[in-house]
Amino acid sequence: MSPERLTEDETTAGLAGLPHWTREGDSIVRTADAPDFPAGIRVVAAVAEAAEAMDHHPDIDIRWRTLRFVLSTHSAGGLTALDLDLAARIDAALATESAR
Ligand SMILES: C[C@H](O)[C@H](O)[C@H]1CNC2=NC(N)=NC(=O)C2=N1
Repeated sequence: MSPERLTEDETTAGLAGLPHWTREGDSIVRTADAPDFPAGIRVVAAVAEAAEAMDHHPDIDIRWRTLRFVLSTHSAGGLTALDLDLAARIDAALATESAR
C-alpha cells in the first residue's frame, strides 16, 4: 500500500519546513557539499540505513564530495509524506557531517 500524493498546498507547506530542498516537477532535490569524500560516503551510508528502515529510497548522485538527493514516491507518481520525512532524515545526516 502506498501513501497518498500530497496536494499542492501540502507540498508548499512541507517545503516551507525544508529550506534546503527545491521542487523539480514531481520530485524534491537537495545538493550539498560534505567536507570531503569519506564524509560524503558516511552521509550516504546513514541515508541508506534510514531509507531501508523506511522502505523508501532516494536517488543519489555522488561526485567527489558533492551529493545530490532526488526524492519522489514512484508508486504514487509524485510526492508523499514519505519524501518529506526522508528529506528531514537526509538533512540530519548531512548536519552530522557538517555538510553545506
Ligand atoms: C516494495 C517496496 O515497498 C517498493 O518497491 C518501495 C521501495 N522504495 C521506494 N522508494 C521510493 N522512493 N518510491 C517508491 O515507490 C518505493 N517503493
